[in-house]
Amino acid sequence: MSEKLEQYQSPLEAPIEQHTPMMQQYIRLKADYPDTLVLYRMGDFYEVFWDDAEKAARLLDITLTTRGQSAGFPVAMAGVPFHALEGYLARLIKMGESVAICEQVGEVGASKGPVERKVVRVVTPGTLTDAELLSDKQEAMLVALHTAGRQRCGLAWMSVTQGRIHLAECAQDELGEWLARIGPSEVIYSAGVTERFEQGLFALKHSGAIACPLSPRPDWQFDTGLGERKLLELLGAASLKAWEAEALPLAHAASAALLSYAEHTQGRNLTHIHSLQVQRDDQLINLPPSTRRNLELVKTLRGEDSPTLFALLDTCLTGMGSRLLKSWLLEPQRDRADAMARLQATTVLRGSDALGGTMPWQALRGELKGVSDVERITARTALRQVRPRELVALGKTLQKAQLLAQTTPSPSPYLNQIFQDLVPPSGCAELLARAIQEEPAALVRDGGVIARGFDAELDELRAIQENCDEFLLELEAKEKLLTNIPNLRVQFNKVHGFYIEITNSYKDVVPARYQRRQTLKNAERYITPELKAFEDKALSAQERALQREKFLYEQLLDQLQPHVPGLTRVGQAIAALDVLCTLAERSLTLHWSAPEFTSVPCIEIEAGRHPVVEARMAETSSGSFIANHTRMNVNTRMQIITGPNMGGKSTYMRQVALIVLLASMGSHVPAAACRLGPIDAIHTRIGAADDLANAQSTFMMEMTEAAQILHAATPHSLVLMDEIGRGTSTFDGLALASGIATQLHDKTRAFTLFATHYFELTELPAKAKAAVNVHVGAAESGHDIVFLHEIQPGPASRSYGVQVAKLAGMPAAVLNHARHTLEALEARDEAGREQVDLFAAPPLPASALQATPVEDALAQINPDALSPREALEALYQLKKLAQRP
Ligand SMILES: Nc1ncnc2c1ncn2[C@@H]1O[C@H](COP(=O)(O)OP(=O)(O)OP(=O)(O)O)[C@@H](O)[C@H]1O
Repeated sequence: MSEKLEQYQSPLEAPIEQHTPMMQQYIRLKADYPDTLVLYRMGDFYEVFWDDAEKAARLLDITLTTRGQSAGFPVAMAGVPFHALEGYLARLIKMGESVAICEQVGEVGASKGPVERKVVRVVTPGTLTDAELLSDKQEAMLVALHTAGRQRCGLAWMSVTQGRIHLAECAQDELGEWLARIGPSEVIYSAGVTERFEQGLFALKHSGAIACPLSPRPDWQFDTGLGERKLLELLGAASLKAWEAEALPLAHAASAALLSYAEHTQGRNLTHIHSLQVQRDDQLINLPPSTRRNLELVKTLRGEDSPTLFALLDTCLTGMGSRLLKSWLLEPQRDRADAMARLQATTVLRGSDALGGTMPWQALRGELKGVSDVERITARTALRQVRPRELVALGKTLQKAQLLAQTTPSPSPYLNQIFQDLVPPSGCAELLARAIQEEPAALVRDGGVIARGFDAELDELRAIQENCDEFLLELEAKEKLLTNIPNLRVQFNKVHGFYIEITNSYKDVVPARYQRRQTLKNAERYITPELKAFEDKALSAQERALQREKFLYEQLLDQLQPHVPGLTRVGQAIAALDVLCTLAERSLTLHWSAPEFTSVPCIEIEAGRHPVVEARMAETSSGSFIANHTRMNVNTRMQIITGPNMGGKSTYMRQVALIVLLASMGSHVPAAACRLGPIDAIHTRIGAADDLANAQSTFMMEMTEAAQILHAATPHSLVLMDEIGRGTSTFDGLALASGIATQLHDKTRAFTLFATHYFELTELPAKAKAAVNVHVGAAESGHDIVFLHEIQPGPASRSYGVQVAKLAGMPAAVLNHARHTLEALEARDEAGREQVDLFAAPPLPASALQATPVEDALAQINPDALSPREALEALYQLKKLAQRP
C-alpha cells in the first residue's frame, strides 16, 4: 500500500495537486455537489467515480471497475453509455436520487489538460422537466418548508413545469396533512431546524404521509427578505398585496429556498413562474390522508391506480387535463363559487337531447384530439430545454386553439373566459410554422430543424451541400474524358472524404496530378486539387450550416420568451376545457345528475350509487347496483347503520362521501338528485390495516384515528365510522364505540354515518334525538341469506354471521358447531342480561362530590377581612392541610 493511502482515508482528502489533471477537474466539480451523483461525460460514456461509483453500481446493477491511480488511490469507476442516459436517470430518480450531469463544453484539444467540463443540469425528483422522466398525469412537486419556533410552519411549493408557486402557513401539527395533500416528489428544509422538527419530518416519511426524499439545504437560503424580493421579481409587482401574500414571513423564507434550489437544478432563472396562490387551511374541504386512502380516490387500498374514483373520472384527452382534474378532485373548495361555475359550464357542454346531433362536448373533444402538453412545452421553452418536435406540436396546437377561441359565446361565463384565454399570443403560431420544419430532427445538434426560407444564410449553406451530387457527377464525366478511364468513379465517405477511385487495371494511366489517398485490394483512391478545394467548401458548409441552425434555434427561443405567459394561459385554458368536457361526458355516460347547493346544513341524496362499485358491477356483469337514499339535516345528523356482513354498509357510507366530494368539486353526481349544505371536511375511520412498520397495533391505530376525528370534526363535517371498537374485547369495544357515538352526537354534532356490529348501539337513537337507526336489508331462507343492499329504516334484527360464513365456503362441520354455540350463547346472554345504560352520562367521581379539607378551610376565609399577617398565617395553614395524606 502506498504512503498516500495510509496518510489519507479517502482520495478526496488528498491534496488536489497530487491527483491526475482529469481527476482534479472531477474533484473540483464534485465539490459543488457533495450529495448528488455526478455523471461525468467521457466520450460516449457518463462515468461516476469512487463513492459515487460504488453507489451507482449498487443502485443500477452496473459493473464497478478500477482504472489507473490518482493521488495513489485506485480510481474506482462505473459508467453508462450516453445514449442510454434517460433510462438510467429514470431509475435513479424513482429511487429518490439526485443526479448532476456534467458535459464536455470545451473544444477537444483547445487547451492543455482535460476538455473543459461543466454541470449543465441537476435532475432531482422534485424538479423534473424532461418529458421522458415525468408522468403525464402527475405533477412533480417540490416543497420547501421553514419553521421558526415551535408553533408555525411556512410552506412554498411548485412544479417546475407549471407557471405557479403556492404559499401557505400552518401549525406544525398540521404539517402532515398539508404535505399529504400536496403529495411532494421532494421536500427541502433548512439544515438549521431543531432536531425535534427533523425527527417529526422523518416520522411523517416513515408513516407514509410523505413518500419522497427529504433534503436539508443551507440555513441561509431560507431568508424572508430574499424570498419576498424573489417573488416580487417573478411577479413583476411592487407588492404582494394583490395575492394576499404579504404577512407570510415563514412562507417567504421557504420560497427563497424553493426558488434558489429550482434555479440551481435548472442552471437558470425561472422566468415562466408568473402566478402565485396562497392557500389557507380554512379554504379547502379537509380530506385527511386516511380519507383519501379509505375512499380510494386516486389509489386503491393496495396502492394500485385502478379501480379508483380518479380512474373512473379521468377520460381526459390531455395530460394537462388529467393533472387538473386530479387537483380539482383532491382540493375541493369550501366556497361553492368554483364548483357552481364548473357545474354550469358542464351543463352547457352536455347539451340537450332535444337538440339532437353532436353535443357541444363531443364537438370540442373532436377539436382537442391530438393537442400537445402546452403547459410543459411552455415551461421547457422558458428553461430553454425544449426539443424541435415539441415546438412543432406546440405550433399545431396553437392553430387549433385559435379556431376553438372563435366558438360562439355560451351562457356560461366560465366557458367564455376559457374561450378568451385560448387566443394564442399574437404571431407565435406563425413564427413557429415559419421557423421549424414540419418533421424536424429530434435534436438540434443533428441539424435539419430550421425550415427552408427562414434564413437566407442557412439556405445558401444548404444549397452548397445539395449541389454536391451534381458537381460530383460533372467532375466524374470530365475526368473520365480527360483520363480515358471508363470505370473511374468520384465518391465520398465520412472517414476519407471525397476521392476518385480507379481499379488496379488502370493504375498505370493515372495522371500525375492525382495524389494517392488510400490503397485498396483492387483499387486505388486519389484526390485532385480541384476535388480537395470542393471538399473543403462542402465540409465547411455542412459544419457552418449546423452552427447556423443552433444559433437560429437559440434565437427562436429568445423570440419565444415574451410569449411564455400567454402560452401558459392557453395551456391552462385547454386543460380546463378538457376537464369540463370530461365531466360532461362522464355525467352522461354514467347517468349522473347535477347537485344543488344550499346554505342550510344538510346532505340529501335521492337514489345515490357508489360510482366505482357500480362501474365494476357493470364491467363484470355481476348484477345491477341498488340505489339508496340518504337524508341528513339538523334534525337527523347521525345514522346508526346495522346489518349483515357483506350487506353493503361500507359501500353505502363511502357512496355518501364520494357524492359529497364529487358535488364539492363541481361534478355531477351518481344520484337521481342531491342537495348539499356547507361541508368543511370528510373524515373516515374505516377498516384496519395494521401499521406494523410503526409498531402500531390495529386497535391503537383505530383509536388514534378516532381521537383525531373527535378533535377535528365540526357540525359541517361528514364523518364515516365503520365498526369502531372491533379491534379489542367485546366489552371494551362496545363501551368505546358508545362513548364515541355519544360524543359525535352530543358535542361534535357532525353528520355521522356510524356502521356497527354492536346491536346495543341501536339503543342510542332512543336518547339521542338527532340519531336514527337504519339497516341494510337481507332476506333469510332456511340457513341461507340473500342480500338486498337496500338501506331500510330501523335497526337490523340479527347479524347473519353464520350464513355469511356459509357463503364463504366454510365446512359444514364448522357451521354446525357455530350454530349450536350461537344458540347456547344467546340463551345465556338472555338469562344473565343485566340492564346497562350505555348512553347514561357517567357519574361524577366521588372526589368531585365531597369537599376536601383544603376546600373546607378555603370556604371559611374572607380575604377582605384579613390583615396581611392573618393572610400569611392562613396560607401556612392551607399548605399544611394540603400536605396531609
Ligand atoms: N347497493 C348495492 N347494490 C349492489 N351491490 C352492492 C351494494 N352495496 C354493496 N354491494 C355488494 O356487496 C359487497 C359487500 O358490500 P360491503 O363491503 O359494503 O358490505 P359490508 O356490509 O360493509 O360488509 P362488512 O361488514 O363485512 O364489511 C360489495 O362488494 C358489493 O359487491
